Amino acid sequence: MTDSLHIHRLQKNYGPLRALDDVTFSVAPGEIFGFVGSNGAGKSTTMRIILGVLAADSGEVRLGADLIDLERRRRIGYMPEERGLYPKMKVGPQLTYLARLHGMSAAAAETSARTWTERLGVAARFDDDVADLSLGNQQRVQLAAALVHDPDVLVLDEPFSGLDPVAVDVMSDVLKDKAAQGVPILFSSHQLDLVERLCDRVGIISAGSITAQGSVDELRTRDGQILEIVGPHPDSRWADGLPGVLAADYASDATRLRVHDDVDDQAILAAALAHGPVHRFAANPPSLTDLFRELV
Ligand SMILES: Nc1ncnc2c1ncn2[C@@H]1O[C@H](COP(=O)(O)OP(=O)(O)OP(=O)(O)O)[C@@H](O)[C@H]1O
Repeated sequence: MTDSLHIHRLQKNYGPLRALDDVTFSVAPGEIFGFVGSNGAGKSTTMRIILGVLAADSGEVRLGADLIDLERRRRIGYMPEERGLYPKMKVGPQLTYLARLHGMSAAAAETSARTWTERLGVAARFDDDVADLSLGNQQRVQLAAALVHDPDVLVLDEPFSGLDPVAVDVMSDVLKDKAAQGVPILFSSHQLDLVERLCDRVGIISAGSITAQGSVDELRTRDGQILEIVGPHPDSRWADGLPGVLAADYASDATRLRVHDDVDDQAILAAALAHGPVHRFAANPPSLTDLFRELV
């Protein structure tokens, strides 16, 4: 069991550009936190500050009650955006070396390198140079490098990018296992379906500010629900002005209404029926992708 990772009021400017503006969130032990945002929103900058690769202008990173220091940072498994393997070094010896840098004994480091190459499906490449592997397999080795020293915290910058579906499944299982062991996990991704499936909580960052955070369900239901109705002709704009309707999108395949959580759905159904037969009437919370589009 490790401590919570706390990111508190981070501020970072690159010259005139405000890259991070008051970024605050926490990742509890055993929690998988998905960090999502457009290109250039500030995800990598935040992660680099957590790892100490970059200094914040102000704000703090804590593990439990303690400010994070070099010793605690050695216990983090980090996958940087700019992948950092030695291309001319063999896979197995490189992972063993990295584990040793984090303080493992020679025997434990080698055992761990073998375990993780096996788990991530690159054991057959143990004695090949990294440069001779396909990009996807290099990515798997990069993930092994983040995991090989049995870290207490995981900070992974787009760990799923470039992985084939089998590797995505393996990696998802690895993250769930690490979370079950009490490791707090922060990862960034543009694959929102994956984030929605895997994460306990999500933080959405836009232009350096966190615009929403919470469980996927909290985020999806925070601005009411979506009702999807198939039947009445869209041109009739039959739902305009009905009580509880916040917005209406009359598409050719269906009408989608954003409604208050406590809306009288039977009154909406009655209004639809007054304009003709209704073939489908369903309540769908917006997907994370819908939400992301709205917030970013
Ligand atoms: N070393 C730097 N010098 C100047 N500007 C930088 C530097 N690094 C990042 N930036 C800028 O800071 C902002 C945040 O970048 P960052 O890499 O943190 O975003 P990101 O959310 O990780 O994006 P992506 O999804 O594209 O990886 C961007 O506008 C970027 O151009």
